[in-house]
Amino acid sequence: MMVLRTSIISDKSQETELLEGPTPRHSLLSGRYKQSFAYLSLRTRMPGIMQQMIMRITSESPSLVEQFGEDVMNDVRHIVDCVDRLKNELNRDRQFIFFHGNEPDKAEWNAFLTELPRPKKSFFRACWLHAECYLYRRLYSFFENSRYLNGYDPFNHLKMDDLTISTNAMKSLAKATRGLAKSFDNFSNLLRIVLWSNHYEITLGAYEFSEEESRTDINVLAQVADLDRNLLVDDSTYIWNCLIKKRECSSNIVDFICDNGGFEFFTDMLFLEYLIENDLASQVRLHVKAIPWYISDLMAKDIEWTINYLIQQTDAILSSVGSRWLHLMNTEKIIVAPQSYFWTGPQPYFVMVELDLELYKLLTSSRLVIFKGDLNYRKLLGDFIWDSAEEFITCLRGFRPTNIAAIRTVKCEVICGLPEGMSDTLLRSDPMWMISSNYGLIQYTDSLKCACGLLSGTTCNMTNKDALQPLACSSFSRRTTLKEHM
Ligand SMILES: O=P(O)(O)OC[C@H]1O[C@](O)(CO)[C@@H](O)[C@@H]1O
Repeated sequence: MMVLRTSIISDKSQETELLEGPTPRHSLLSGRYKQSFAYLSLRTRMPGIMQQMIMRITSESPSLVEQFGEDVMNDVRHIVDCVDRLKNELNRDRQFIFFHGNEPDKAEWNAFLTELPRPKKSFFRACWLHAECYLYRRLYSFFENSRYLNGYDPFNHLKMDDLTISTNAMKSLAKATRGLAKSFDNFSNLLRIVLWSNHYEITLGAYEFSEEESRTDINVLAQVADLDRNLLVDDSTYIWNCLIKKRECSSNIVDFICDNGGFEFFTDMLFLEYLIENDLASQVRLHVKAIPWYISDLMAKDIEWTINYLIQQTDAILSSVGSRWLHLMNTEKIIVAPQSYFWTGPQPYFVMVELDLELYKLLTSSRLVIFKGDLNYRKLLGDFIWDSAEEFITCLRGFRPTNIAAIRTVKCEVICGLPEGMSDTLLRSDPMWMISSNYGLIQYTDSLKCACGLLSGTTCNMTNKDALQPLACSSFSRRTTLKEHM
């Protein structure tokens, strides 16, 4: 594809060349392509988010003063100033700067920034994943380094609102899913609810309500059934088979790499509870973010808040759901995994083994790791534009701690595993299909290490009556040469 050169963004000293046209195939997403979603997001969406943050903290000042005293206003003023300056840095496409404060992951971030080549070290020229993660990391560092507000989550109210306005949706979902029997159909229905809840993620504007509907009276089940038409890859059968097989020699733990709090987490928990109740997992480990992240991402405190909120509901079903989840947490059937800053780093997952061996080893000890949401998917695929028909396993670039599932609605141009030609057909019928979050993927790949103890490359003849079809414990050894590295 021919890419036209165009002139500069505002700041002369940076000499940032932006390119007309969309992101070319086989390259990293980046704001340097002016017709990309990355560009649009960095140009308009991120500044908007930062402005909202300024407005929020300003409007909360009176209650902060009540809580901490007048002195907190020094923090507020300083943070507002820092966010404003960061907006300017973004607008002028400045180079990333090092972290110098109390950030616990300062060394890792600074090491990463040191290694970034200069031409890929500014907001619009960097890989989008790097630029976006860096922005969110900088934003929280302002709070972390303040005197009074170092535990303040600037997105807290959004996560709470997302749950509180979803009462009707939660009630109808809870009613429809309590005590479901162990069957593939039930499993698959719940999995699709988990998938499409990633579409409803309201705080990021992922789902636009039509004039006739509102969040409070949405018929979630009908909508989910409707959205199923847009499920582009459905590997649910493989995931079911992975969980259903009883193997003496391997663990039945499921690691769940969480995405958003609010309503989305509610649906995730319904599914995870189902796994435990039906002996499809002996334990679930929830991996959450250590710091406020991408607005609505789940943190450990949000889990506690969600469960307490549900318990306190007057509605009997919601309250019993909350109590049940509390019990599952107290009995360690569902636990919060040890905190890792790797999840709020800028790196793709194929470097996890080098950068966070402990975390990688933890994942190898489970039966299945489920990655939820668009950002996790981008990190799995390295924020790289693969051929849309490329195999999922290839795109993981060797990241295979155990069996892996990815469940995500499509919010950016990173994708793989589609049937040949599907992407072009979709583009013709719906030019915005890759950023609409109207389309979904449930993808799965076996680990190299065959969990039933056979050597990889051999065929495992499953005899379990519950398995839907025999699984080949094959070793996928295909390698791709990358034109561009992170
Ligand atoms: O909550 P999710 O599904 O990870 O979505 C957030 C992602 O979607 C995006 O909006 C991409 O379109 C990014 O900002 C981010 O990667």
